[in-house]
Amino acid sequence: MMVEAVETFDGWYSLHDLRSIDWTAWKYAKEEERQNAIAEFTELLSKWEAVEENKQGSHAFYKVVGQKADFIFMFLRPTMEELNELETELNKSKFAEFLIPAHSYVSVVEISRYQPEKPGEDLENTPYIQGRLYPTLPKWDYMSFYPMDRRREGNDNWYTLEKDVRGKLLYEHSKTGRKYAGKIQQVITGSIGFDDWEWGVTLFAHDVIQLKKIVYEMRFDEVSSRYGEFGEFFVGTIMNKEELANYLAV
Ligand code: VOV
Repeated sequence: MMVEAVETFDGWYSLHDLRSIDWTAWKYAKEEERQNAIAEFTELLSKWEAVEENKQGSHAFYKVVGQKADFIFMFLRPTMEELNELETELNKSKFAEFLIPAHSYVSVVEISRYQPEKPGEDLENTPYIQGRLYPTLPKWDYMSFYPMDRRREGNDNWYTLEKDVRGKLLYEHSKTGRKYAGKIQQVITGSIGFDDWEWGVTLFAHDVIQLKKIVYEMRFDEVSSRYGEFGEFFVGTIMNKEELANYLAV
């Protein structure tokens, strides 16, 4: 049996970078050293903001709740090289001397194309698809990130399903998703060949409870109940540049 893959539109490359703060080292550092670290890091944030304003990428910066990490950054850039440069620049900064790597995830913004293109249509270049492939990440109050796979076990094997069946299941999924319009913004990134799971799911919300509601409701969609496998979840609250010094005050 030959099963057809699906064509994907691929946008900006993505790095989720999670760090914990070495509070002991931070407390023992001299006040001047701490101030220098904050000033230099604030400059980095401003640099990333300029990239975002010029539509050359985007980023999200949240405080992680719980012990898995203290910060989560999500960076979007046109190339893998730029992601690598960006993380190296961060690693070389004074502030990074007080940061402990907690987790990272490499992927690329992805839209799968299950609907056949109408004759003469150039879907990839429509403003809607371009906006989703090269998004400015929302600065909403809450963010959740987790990786996932599609199951391949016995009778529950996503990769032996015909393309039209998969398309139908994802269409059902999108109907659940659309109920959350204005409440949840999702960015799906593909990581097959890049990282340990097949997709990264990044969700933004104004109201944190909506993160739980959408993930719970989707658990009952066949595409998740039968074909979804989930990794570790990270949830956070937005970090503003203005609040950084206060957050780091010891
Ligand atoms: C916020 C709501 C929302 C909406 C509207 C939405 C819609 C859609 C559409 C229309 C499509 C298909 C085309 C495309 O864009 O690729 C998808 C695709 C996908 N989704 Fe989705 N999704 C949402 C939200 C949403 C969530 C919360 C999750 C996590 C699932 C869960 O159980 O925790 C998810 C996962 C995915 C994945 C992994 C894919 C790629 C699957 C593949 O095999 O290719 N997604 N999704």
